[in-house]
Amino acid sequence: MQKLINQQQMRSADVFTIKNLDISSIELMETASMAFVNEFVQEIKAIETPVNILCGKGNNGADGLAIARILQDKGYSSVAVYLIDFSEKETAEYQTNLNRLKDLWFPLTTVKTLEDLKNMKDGVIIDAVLGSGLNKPLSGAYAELATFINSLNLQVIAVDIPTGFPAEGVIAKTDHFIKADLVICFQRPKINFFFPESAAALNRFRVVSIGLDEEFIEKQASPYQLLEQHDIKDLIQPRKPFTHKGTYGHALIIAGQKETMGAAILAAKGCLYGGAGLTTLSIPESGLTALNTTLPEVMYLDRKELTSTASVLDKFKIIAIGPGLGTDAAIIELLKSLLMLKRPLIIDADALHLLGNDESLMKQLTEGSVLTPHMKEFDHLFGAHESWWARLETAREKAVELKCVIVLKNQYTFIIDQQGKVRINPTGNPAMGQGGMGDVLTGLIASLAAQGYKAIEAAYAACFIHGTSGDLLAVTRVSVKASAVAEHLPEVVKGLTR
Ligand SMILES: NC(=O)C1=CN([C@@H]2O[C@H](COP(=O)(O)OP(=O)(O)OC[C@H]3O[C@@H](n4cnc5c(N)ncnc54)[C@H](O)[C@@H]3O)[C@@H](O)[C@H]2O)[C@@H](O)CC1
Repeated sequence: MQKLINQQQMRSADVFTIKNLDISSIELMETASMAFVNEFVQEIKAIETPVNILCGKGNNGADGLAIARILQDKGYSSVAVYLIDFSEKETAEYQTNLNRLKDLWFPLTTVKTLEDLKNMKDGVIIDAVLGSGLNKPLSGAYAELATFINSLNLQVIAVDIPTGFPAEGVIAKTDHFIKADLVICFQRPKINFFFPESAAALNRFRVVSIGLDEEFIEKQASPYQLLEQHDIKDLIQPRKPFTHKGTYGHALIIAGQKETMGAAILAAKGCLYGGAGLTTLSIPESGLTALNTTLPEVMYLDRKELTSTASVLDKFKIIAIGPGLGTDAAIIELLKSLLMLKRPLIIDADALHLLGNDESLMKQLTEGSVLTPHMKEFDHLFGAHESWWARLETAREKAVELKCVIVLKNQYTFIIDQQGKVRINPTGNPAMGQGGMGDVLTGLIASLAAQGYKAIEAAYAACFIHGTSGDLLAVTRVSVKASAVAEHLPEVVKGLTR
């Protein structure tokens, strides 16, 4: 896992690295600019492409100046630099890099008004106007610059972060940004890149190392961690000789009504293909034929049995409830009786809705339960939120208060543990935007929990594996259906097992 840190901590890492490696700030900047260029040349391969570099007067602009020089060294034949002269203050690094440029022949344009940008009509724009030093939303000349650049419809590649975009904290709907197609970001992604509001400021980002001290970064106090493939590889245990279905646990999934039997079957499919030793599905009897024909390996449990005697449920290592379940009176009673068992549950979809309707039910959740809401379900549970930043803050508070794991679903799903720590899942893609995907995820979390993984491990590993399955399928498809994601899970898990 990679610790994600805020910009203040990033500056401390900068200072620490400079001191520790006994280098100067300008040398560190040269490394960063070189790292940017190494990535840029992968993206813009034709060296005759006009490259327009917009430089502010801080260190982001200083990077831009170094990048101009390095690109020219690499043979880019049409590099133009625009010095955005909207403020007095400039950094020492900016001055040094500007002097270095002045020793070379370079088209340098000082921009006092937008009129000074009239020659910038084609090619690619490198945005080095303002970086992580942003301390307020863009206004005045800067906001006008952003509107103008966006109106050109040229490809924009931003240095570290798009101008005007806050690295952390609330992203307001009224904020102005220079919209980037790609951000080449230094050392760590910004926390705000993982929120849907970032789509207004960037299409994609890549992270390049600039040699900051990793040990220092990992020691910083931060609740955010980005999952990496090796975390899942370290976690998932290979199957051992002489193990059998009993070794891999028995999961019960309570789901489905007449019209939504598919959701139940998809959840069971996620559980089965996720490798649980035994999967039992409790659905209305009308779905039995569908179950037997689609998933003959899955067993059936009559709904009446669920509330007959508590001991019926003893054999199940984990119980998941919710996909396609409905919310009528009988279901409310069923949920109440399960909550009374005082055992951890995996709660999704309609079952979440019921918790949102009745706070007293929420209070009965047992420690170690897993809630898997998408945005709407989350807001129904905990109140409306104006921003994803605020939503994630609430999720952290509620996970601590309820002693539950919260899986807040999103393109980058946030998995929050009982201490309020956030793991961010980088896998998954928009091709997975189809009904049933969440049902498969719930089944997979249940499957891993049945196999003995702790609630938090089951939750984050399931998110990573589920997203990876979708990513692999999306290589050749514009959309990926939920049952295909489920069917591909065993291959993904095999690939992740050491
Ligand atoms: N570890 C690091 O921190 C490193 C940073 N580097 C670069 O340095 C950048 C940060 O540089 P700086 O801290 O100098 O900051 P910036 O270059 O982002 O901006 C600095 C100036 O902009 C002003 N400003 C902030 N918000 C404004 C607004 N809304 N309207 C008008 N002016 C505004 C500030 O008062 C300051 O004078 C990074 O994004 C990156 O490009 C890299 O060179 C290497 C390492």
